[in-house]
Amino acid sequence: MAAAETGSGKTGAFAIPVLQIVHEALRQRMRSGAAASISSRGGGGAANTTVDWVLNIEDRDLNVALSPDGCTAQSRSEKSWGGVRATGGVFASCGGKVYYEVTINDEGLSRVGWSCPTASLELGTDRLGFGFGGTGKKSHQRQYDAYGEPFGQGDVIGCMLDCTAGGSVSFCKNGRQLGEAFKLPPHLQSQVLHPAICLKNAEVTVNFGSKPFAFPPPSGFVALTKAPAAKVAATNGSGGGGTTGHSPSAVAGRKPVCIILEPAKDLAEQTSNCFNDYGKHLNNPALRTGLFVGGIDIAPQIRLLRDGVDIVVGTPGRVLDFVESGKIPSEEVRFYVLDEADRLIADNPDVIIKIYNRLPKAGTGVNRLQVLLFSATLHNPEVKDMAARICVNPILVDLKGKDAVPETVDHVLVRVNPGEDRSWLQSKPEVFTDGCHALDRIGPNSASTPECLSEATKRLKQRLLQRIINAFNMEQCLIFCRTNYDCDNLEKFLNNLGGGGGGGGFRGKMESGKENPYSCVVLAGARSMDERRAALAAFKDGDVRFMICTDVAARGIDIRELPYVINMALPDKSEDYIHRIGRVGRAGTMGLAISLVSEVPEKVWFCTVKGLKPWTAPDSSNTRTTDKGGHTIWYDEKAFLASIETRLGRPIPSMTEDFSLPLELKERLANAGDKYGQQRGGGVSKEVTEHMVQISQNVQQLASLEWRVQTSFLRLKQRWQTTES
Ligand SMILES: Nc1ncnc2c1ncn2[C@@H]1O[C@H](COP(=O)(O)OP(=O)(O)OP(=O)(O)O)[C@@H](O)[C@H]1O
Repeated sequence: MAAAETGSGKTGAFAIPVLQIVHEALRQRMRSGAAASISSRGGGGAANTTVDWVLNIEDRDLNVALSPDGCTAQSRSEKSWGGVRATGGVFASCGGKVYYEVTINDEGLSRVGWSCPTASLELGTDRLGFGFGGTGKKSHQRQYDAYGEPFGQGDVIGCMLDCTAGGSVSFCKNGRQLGEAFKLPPHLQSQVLHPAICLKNAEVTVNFGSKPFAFPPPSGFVALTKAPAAKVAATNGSGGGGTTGHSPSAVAGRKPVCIILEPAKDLAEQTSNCFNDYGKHLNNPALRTGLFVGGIDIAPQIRLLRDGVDIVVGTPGRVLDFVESGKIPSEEVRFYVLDEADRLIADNPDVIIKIYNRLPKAGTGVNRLQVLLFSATLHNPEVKDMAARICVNPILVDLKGKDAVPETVDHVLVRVNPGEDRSWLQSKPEVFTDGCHALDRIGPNSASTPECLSEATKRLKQRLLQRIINAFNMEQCLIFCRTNYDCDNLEKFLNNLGGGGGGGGFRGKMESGKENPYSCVVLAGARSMDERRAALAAFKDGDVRFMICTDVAARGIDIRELPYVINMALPDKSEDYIHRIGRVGRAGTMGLAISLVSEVPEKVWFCTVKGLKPWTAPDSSNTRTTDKGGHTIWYDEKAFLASIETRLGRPIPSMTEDFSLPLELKERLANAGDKYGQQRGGGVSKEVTEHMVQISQNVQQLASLEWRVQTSFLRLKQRWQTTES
């Protein structure tokens, strides 16, 4: 789990190691041909092995504790199941019959049986495992059927795997056979099956045969410890025979090794481009990164997967669809990266878990599934809870502390007071608002009503925006609005200022955008993916001056040397402010974040029905508040400002009426010779200088270690290459 401020380079922090490890794994696979598959780390490991038969500390849920001898497992979680598998397994095709015993030590819920190393640890919930539970039910693929009889404290359950004649799983209770529970389906007949246990507030002790059994195994069955070495496989995570049933002999037909989730399509595309950019320096084999997001044609994505993809970058919905339908094979995935993890977790907790459940959990050390979470705002209880569910012993690398924002971003306010600034009464240039006050009296005579002040604020904000753009002579700026419709209205406003058409917007002629002082594009969820892509590209290339966007662009979007960001309205969550303003001040450049903050409450569009638009809302419900069956709310920016300032730990200064910067910012900028949109000069604050002195020795030590690691890696690589040639 890595928390670091916006623009500090988190993408590279996960992309480069992921690329390196995936590349090394593929090369290793090429070199060793059939002998070593990267899948083997999840696949149960080497055949013909002596197994030290115990429960595998590396292959368990975090809520399962193991005794030092690896024979007793305990979970005290009452809410969720916790699973663990044994260090060894048996080839389902081996032709033998094996047995182990489980003693139930207390009253909790337990499920015992067999599963593949890539199965969910929640035994019996997928197609790769078979369970028998204390309630007298057998389970496979989440189907629970009556079997045998219930069991509980003091009972001894014998678990049998018969690998003759197609294979079957059966159980005994206190020495009494309960009959066949499952036949092995064809897809498991080439797999390795491990003893597996799943507990809810329960404790059990296993005996794989290292001690005398409480009840003798049924005729023909032998203890796992007595199974011939040729029939068993150990989970050692360090290579050996693959067990996933596909050919490991070549790089062809390769399956994803890494899945990266992003909260927005645009960000997914940007990250996938980064992987392609960095990855092009790796060859033999070249790495393949695939983008899997909704809203675009599915056919090329499926073709890409058929050809083989190493790294999947996508949005949660599309990735889950593909994983569940088997189009994205998940059995070789070694990295699961949640970028902007707090947003993903807030929006899609179930999807994250569902994908995670499909990933292999076995293997040890670097061969084990690594789950990585990144964000500038990672410190919240939901993230912590999710980490507890999907990470084993998570480590938090927190570079700057909870509420860090880049030193390179200056923050200023423009107070919007329609009582004082009456320019909202002018009819030109024309402004466009969301229609929430279509039925209210608006004009100089009603200027003291909350409704009139609210509408006046909306009109005034657009006029102020024009003045700010002119005052700063802005060449590029990202403008955040609350809703898709606010974006549409602002686009119309800027297009009209720019004389309409003629490069005024995406729908106009983009090429002439630079000459038009108000040229703009829109990046918002309601726009098509093609339009979003074109808008972002035009803005990144500097072909248009303004990109109007919703919070869909608040996270991760990286625009080189962007000088300004403007908030037309403050976001209602302070972490969204941190991400929005983080679009400037990136990678050491200076940036200015300007927020228009209303002095009075604004009644704003608040859609409670998917797809409804203000102008299609029935019975004028776009003018009524949600408590009256409408689709508007009163929005109190002053309250949001207070929470943002608390988060920043300081008040945000206001600009003067003529839009000059507050003195403190002016002086800082002038002293350091800085300019917004350019690399910061000598303007490092006293605190930062002190901090740098404090940590410099450690940094030097780290740098020297890093140098040694990298050079030893290169030397190693040289040796490999020499050996190969
Ligand atoms: N070591 C580096 N030296 C110079 N530039 C870098 C370095 N690492 C990253 N960058 C650049 O810094 C910019 C910000 O990087 P990145 O987009 O990864 O930030 P981030 O931490 O993910 O930000 P956010 O929280 O907004 O998503 C990018 O343009 C990237 O190319």
